Amino acid sequence: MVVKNVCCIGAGYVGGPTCSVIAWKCPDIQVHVVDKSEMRIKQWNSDKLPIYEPDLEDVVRECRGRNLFFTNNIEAAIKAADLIFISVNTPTKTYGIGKGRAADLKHIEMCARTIAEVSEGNKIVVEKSTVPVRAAESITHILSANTKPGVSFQILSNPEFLAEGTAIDNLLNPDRVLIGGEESEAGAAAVAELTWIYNHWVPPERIITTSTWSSELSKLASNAFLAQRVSSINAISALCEATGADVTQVASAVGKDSRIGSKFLTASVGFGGSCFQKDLLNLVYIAECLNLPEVAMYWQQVTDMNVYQRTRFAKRIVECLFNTVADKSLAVFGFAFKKNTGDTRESPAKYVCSHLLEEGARLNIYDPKVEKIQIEHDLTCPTLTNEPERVKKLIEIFDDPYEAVRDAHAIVVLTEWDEFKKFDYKRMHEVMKKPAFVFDGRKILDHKALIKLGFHTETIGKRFTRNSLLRSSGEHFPAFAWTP
Ligand SMILES: NC(=O)C1=CN([C@@H]2O[C@H](COP(=O)(O)OP(=O)(O)OC[C@H]3O[C@@H](n4cnc5c(N)ncnc54)[C@H](O)[C@@H]3O)[C@@H](O)[C@H]2O)C=CC1
Ligand SMILES: O=C(O)[C@H]1O[C@H](OP(=O)(O)OP(=O)(O)OC[C@H]2O[C@@H](n3ccc(=O)[nH]c3=O)[C@H](O)[C@@H]2O)[C@H](O)[C@@H](O)[C@@H]1O
Repeated sequence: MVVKNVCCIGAGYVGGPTCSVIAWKCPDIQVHVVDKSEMRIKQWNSDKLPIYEPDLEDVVRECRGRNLFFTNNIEAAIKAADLIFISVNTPTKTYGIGKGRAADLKHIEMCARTIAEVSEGNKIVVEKSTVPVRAAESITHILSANTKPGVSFQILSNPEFLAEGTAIDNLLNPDRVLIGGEESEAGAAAVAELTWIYNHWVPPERIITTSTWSSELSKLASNAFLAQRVSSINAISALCEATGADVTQVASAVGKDSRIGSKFLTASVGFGGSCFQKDLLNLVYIAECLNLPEVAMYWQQVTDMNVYQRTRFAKRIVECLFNTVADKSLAVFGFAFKKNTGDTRESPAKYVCSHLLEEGARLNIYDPKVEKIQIEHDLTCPTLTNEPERVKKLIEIFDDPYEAVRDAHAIVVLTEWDEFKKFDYKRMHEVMKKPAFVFDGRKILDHKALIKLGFHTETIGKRFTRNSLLRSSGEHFPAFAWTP
């Protein structure tokens, strides 16, 4: 079989960009991206795509209607496809056994059932969603129990490693493409088909094949390792603040060791995004189920440290603002979980804002890409507050950062958008209440310049002598007489 028709179930952050790139690089393949959400498909077919991702628009514009189609006609697309990617969401379960930790596979199961029901010929089914180890086995069971006579399926694992904000670049130049398949002749043939698709643009040495279970676990392990690096440097940032060391200098010195490497060592207000926490919790749950409590506890600590970091930052804001933010206006710069995306899933900004709102602060929020309605929805959502009406009165969303800072006591930077570095902070200082504070949760601003302008400046993993006078903790750290 040579793949001519690809269907992707799930037109989200993964399915949309991934299949757009496949369509772009493989003009000989027809690609149908399907979703149960009519709204999402409508947006993919419009000028305003449902997700913001640099360069995505150009790729979609070039391929849409040529060999790239977005449709709600799920059954027809499955029927016509030789190869089907499952790219649906696999969130943390919010009910039943494993609530709050296990991955919810109900969407995956629904896809498997639909595929079995409508397929009239042999197909390759590819798990692109991030799933627990041995999920492919469950998919195989569902498919084989519901398959029409004469139809057969091969299941592959092909996890996605793209990061939001750099998705197109990651897809075009991946560090690796991982394909896991059944160790049999039919399995190898299916792996070869998927490899052929990637061969259109990915060098062969970057395409790795493994067993299905290794592939599934490698995805969870990769995200766990990445998150662990962020939590490790964030743990060090707390030590830096208490001792007077500078986390940027420490990270740079540590990262120079080629065995450690310099990437993913930027201390921050905490990691966010839809996947790190979800995948860590999933790993913890799997380890617990396999009676490996020490392994579970080890990875649990990575997410606990993340919660500690964002809470610590929020508490520090209150502490510096003379222990009260009630009725004070604070300008919040950034709400997305990282720059170059409009995604707010698990954004640390949500949690820091929620803490400040709990303390009675008024928040003037500015983010260049997140929609107003999304910010309001996130901050009033029942998992964050049981007082949505009170919260609504305390938040205001701004299109203009200079208006957001008017009469504010502080600027709180929660996303590392490049444009924040270029703002005219002198102009901002003039219209703010005094003393004016900056809390840089992303370490992106020119702190020396801010201090010169008169801002009391606080950041992650570093303290400035002048401002530290305002703070009680760690003030007289006895370097040579430390007792635990
Ligand atoms: N967001 C990211 O950057 C990355 C996500 N992943 C993984 O990829 C998977 C998808 O993630 P996202 O794209 O972010 O999710 P998403 O929530 O943006 O998109 C999932 C889409 O699947 C659709 N869907 C769910 N069930 C369906 C069904 N039965 N039939 C048709 N459509 C259905 C939903 O309507 C939604 O539009 C997850 O497992 C995630 O862990 C992996 C790498 C990167
Ligand atoms: O499975 C997934 O969903 C994806 O998760 C992450 O991608 P993503 O969450 O989009 O973004 P990252 O760049 O990894 O950043 C995650 C969070 O960590 C934070 N971070 C990252 C790096 C760093 O040094 N410090 C730091 O605080 C970011 O600000 C962000 O909040 C991984 O990088 C991808 O490889 C993976 O495919």
